[in-house]
Amino acid sequence: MEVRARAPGKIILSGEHAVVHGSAAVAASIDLYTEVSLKISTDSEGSDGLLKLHLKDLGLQFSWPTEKIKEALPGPCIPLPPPTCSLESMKSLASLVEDQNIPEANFGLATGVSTFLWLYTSVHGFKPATAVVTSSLPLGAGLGSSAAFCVAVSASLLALSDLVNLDQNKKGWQSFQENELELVNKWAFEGEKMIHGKPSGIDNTVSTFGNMIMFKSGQLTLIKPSMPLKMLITNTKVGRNTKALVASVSERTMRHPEAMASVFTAVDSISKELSTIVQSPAPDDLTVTENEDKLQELMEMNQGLLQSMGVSHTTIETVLRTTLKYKLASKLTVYFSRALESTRLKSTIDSLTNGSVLAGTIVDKVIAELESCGFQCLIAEIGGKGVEVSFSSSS
Ligand SMILES: Nc1ncnc2c1ncn2[C@@H]1O[C@H](COP(=O)(O)OP(=O)(O)OP(=O)(O)O)[C@@H](O)[C@H]1O
Ligand SMILES: C[C@@](O)(CCO)CC(=O)[O-]
Ligand SMILES: [Mg+2]
Repeated sequence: MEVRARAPGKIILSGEHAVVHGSAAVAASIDLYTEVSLKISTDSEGSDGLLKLHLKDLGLQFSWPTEKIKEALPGPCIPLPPPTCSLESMKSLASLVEDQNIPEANFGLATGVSTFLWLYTSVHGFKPATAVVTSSLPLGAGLGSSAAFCVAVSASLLALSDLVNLDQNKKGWQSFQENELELVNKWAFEGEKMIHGKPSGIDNTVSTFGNMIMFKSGQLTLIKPSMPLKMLITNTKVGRNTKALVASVSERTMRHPEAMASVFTAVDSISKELSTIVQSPAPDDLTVTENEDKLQELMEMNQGLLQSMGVSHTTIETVLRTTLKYKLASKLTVYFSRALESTRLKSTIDSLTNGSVLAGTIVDKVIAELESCGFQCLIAEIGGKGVEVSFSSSS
């Protein structure tokens, strides 16, 4: 039996970084996915005794004799509740990954590969298997690639375990039950901890459950936007590392605990107000405009607070200047530009619209201009489904 699992990336509309410190944040899934296909070798098939990981888009293949992994790790654990990877196991995994000689340009991948090894062995012990990963999400671009990776890996592992109860004969994509989604989410969170250091859990939660959510101290509240939303995302291609940024905010918080507490409280209020506005009925154009103006102001305030946290970047100014030149675009776009500006750099959401307003020439012009600056633009639907799996009987 072979399973495919796909998990979406995310955008954060408000509250990134502050959410790690207990503030509310608002996030939504986007229709860009990471997909993992997993096949575990059975005894009857005979096997080469290897655990293989193929990162297809990156053209990288890794394999480990399962006996070697067994020697390095302290034995299979009982996979409930999901275990946290100890420092000692992290070191052992790092040396297993180091042996694979990951090219220097892909150095950041080492943590992702270690995370795969940890999640795999924690659920399935030392059985030989092959996992193939593909993704349409740019890595390290603020779109939750690490969470989508952890969620898709966890979902594929659990789908082939007896910890969940899925219909393996069903054709096409299927969802998990609510309690099973919670389990996938807990496993993915353990993975995110290995990649992010101290994650809030918002990225894996939105990737698991999909939709738009408000997230605060580990608790999720579903948000139902009163209008369909579509985003233009600009990737400025400036490299960043979420783990380092999260750590830098924590350091600043230790230096200035009271001032930072006020910043986090302000972000909390912004996220709550934003979630109310996004859900409030907008029966006519005037109300839509008023709501958009308020959202824009909230985004500006959020951006100011992100600067106070020390997480902003000059490339985003170029994106803002460009979108501001287009009146319609700037009105609709600025606040969402700021949303991702907050994640600090690369992914900037430039438009929020009910689907049609920005379609056509203005969007085309903005995209052309942004791309002429060397940025990459993607249009994404937001608030779609979370993780899903699909079975196929392998030959
Ligand atoms: N498809 C993938 N295959 C292997 N590793 C991956 C994959 N996607 C993400 N990762 C791991 O996640 C790391 C990127 O995570 P990081 O949290 O820095 O960025 P992000 O998740 O894209 O952005 P953010 O967390 O700000 O939304 C990569 O360096 C790699 O270790
Ligand atoms: C920056 C951050 O708020 C979101 C990363 O996408 C970190 C986290 O919540 O774990
Ligand atoms: Mg991440």
